[in-house]
Amino acid sequence: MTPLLVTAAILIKNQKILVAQRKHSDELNGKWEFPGGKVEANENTKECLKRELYEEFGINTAINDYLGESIYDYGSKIIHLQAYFVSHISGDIQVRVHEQIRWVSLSELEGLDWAPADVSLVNQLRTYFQLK
Ligand SMILES: Nc1nc2c([nH]c(=O)n2[C@H]2C[C@H](O)[C@@H](COP(=O)(O)OP(=O)(O)OP(=O)(O)O)O2)c(=O)[nH]1
Repeated sequence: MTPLLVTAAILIKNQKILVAQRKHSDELNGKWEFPGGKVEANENTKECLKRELYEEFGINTAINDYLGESIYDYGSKIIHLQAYFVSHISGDIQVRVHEQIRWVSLSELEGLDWAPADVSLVNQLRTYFQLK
């Protein structure tokens, strides 16, 4: 099975990180994720992330440094997540596709019911900020 390339945004404001809860009725129903989505054929990962953040929240962003990746086999699909730090440039956030969003501190990340592929990214983020 070819892994699906998916982008994930680490958007930090006032020392809080934007996290989003999925509402799709698949196996990830209700799980928390970093916003983003599948890379389409005509775009690179940074273009994908900008597009997804506009579609999901109506915001314009700048895609900055790469955090890291996570490859996870859900059985029905293999997800290859690539995460980038993102800055919010303009536009008020409108929650268009998620159940809800939250702004959480680094220490609150661990308490969320994450999509399994994201657990490694959460650990990488904590390591990046030397919480571990
Ligand atoms: N955007 C995003 N997707 C994630 C994360 N973690 C994770 O397992 N995924 C999975 C969920 C989806 O299967 C896929 C992203 O797909 P998508 O968000 O573009 O589209 P979708 O909801 O229609 O997904 P799907 O039902 O077609 O699988 O990656 C994450 O942190 N962010």
